[in-house]
Amino acid sequence: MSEAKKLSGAGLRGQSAGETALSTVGVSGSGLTYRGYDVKDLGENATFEEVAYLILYGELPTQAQLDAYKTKLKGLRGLPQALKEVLERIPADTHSMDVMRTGCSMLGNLEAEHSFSEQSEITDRLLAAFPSIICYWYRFSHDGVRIDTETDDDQIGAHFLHLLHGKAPSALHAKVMDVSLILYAEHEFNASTFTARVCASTLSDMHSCVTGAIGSLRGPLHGGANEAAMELIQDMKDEADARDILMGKLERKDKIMGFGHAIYRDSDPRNAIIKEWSEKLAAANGDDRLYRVSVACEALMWEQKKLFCNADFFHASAYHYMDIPTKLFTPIFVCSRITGWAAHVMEQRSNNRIIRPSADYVGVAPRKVVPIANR
Ligand SMILES: CC(=O)SCCNC(=O)CCNC(=O)[C@H](O)C(C)(C)COP(=O)(O)OP(=O)(O)OC[C@H]1O[C@@H](n2cnc3c(N)ncnc32)[C@H](O)[C@@H]1OP(=O)(O)O
Ligand SMILES: O=C([O-])CC(=O)C(=O)O
Repeated sequence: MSEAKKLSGAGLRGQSAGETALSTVGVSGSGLTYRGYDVKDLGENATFEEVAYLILYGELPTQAQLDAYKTKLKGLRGLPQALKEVLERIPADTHSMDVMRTGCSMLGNLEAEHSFSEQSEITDRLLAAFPSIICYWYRFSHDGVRIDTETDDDQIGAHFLHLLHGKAPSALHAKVMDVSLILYAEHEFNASTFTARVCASTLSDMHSCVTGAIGSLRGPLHGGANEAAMELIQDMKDEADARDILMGKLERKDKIMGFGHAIYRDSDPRNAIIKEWSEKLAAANGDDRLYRVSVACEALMWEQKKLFCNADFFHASAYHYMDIPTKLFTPIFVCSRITGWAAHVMEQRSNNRIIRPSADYVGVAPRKVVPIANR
């Protein structure tokens, strides 16, 4: 891979804000490693549950450890009645990341972390419960159905699709969801993870750290970009239309969601992987329009701006091909990234100093308060 992008300027770009043993971004292998393993290798040779175990517990599991972990997570899919009642009160037109934020926070009220010795239990619970939270709300608010969140699906990705569609997914859809969850699991000091670490550095609880991280992921410059990318491509008729729409946006200097990255310079290694799966889904669907217009966007953005697709862009078409409503795209990111966030919270706690940078003051010079009658 090419040398790292020149990192400097605003946004703390290029400044080290701490140490991590969890992942590298833009440094080695295809460009992204989790605990030393290349994400490409993991995407081809592991499942999301193995990757979650790796990120949270430090090593890939043995078969016996994996079986036990999956059984444990399966047993944590049910939601307390009080949480279901809260979810039932959230309107259908609410932003789905607000539902995730409330769901996480409410679970923190019902199943609080009383001591850091509970951090792994709390994390496994969140990992198992997030698909249930978002699908319970979605199915109740949109279809008027109170779903049973305890499916027998072996894997989290298949479980999510099962809850959403009311039936077990095809093998292809289960596989793509699994790979997608692997790709989104961990990414060093990105904005949402840094949010979680700042919160953790005050010795706050896990639910507060994760709730804050969900808020940061919600924005379109971060996780919200997969939904924004879908909105961009959904009405593009063909490749020529895609080019016209994008050229217009570039002329107006609009940001094109799903392109560019704060760290990677000429490619995001997750893109090639999800792009390949999107192509397979398009073929299986018998309608490749979204895939083709996405490829046209990718070519034009490189040609015009030397900007490349990040992890989010081809996720839009891939998720759409699996009949996932656009408003659930970013919550899926949460269902995966809980692993990275929680591991970073644990890492911060294990070697903590409160994160408190300084600011360069650019305001007015020192002055005296004028009595209110004279202002
Ligand atoms: C999973 C993830 O969170 S991946 C990121 C998801 N976010 C998006 O897809 C949103 C669109 N992309 C962006 O807004 C940006 O590329 C970010 C936020 C990801 C990174 O921001 P930065 O590190 O500031 O970008 P970078 O330094 O590479 O920008 C260089 C130039 O390219 C422009 N640029 C970067 N990305 C884009 C884009 N997607 N569309 C148009 N122009 C862009 C910038 O405006 C900047 O131009 P300028 O020098 O005239 O101001
Ligand atoms: O690293 C970043 O800035 C954003 C990103 O790709 C991620 O969090 O997956």
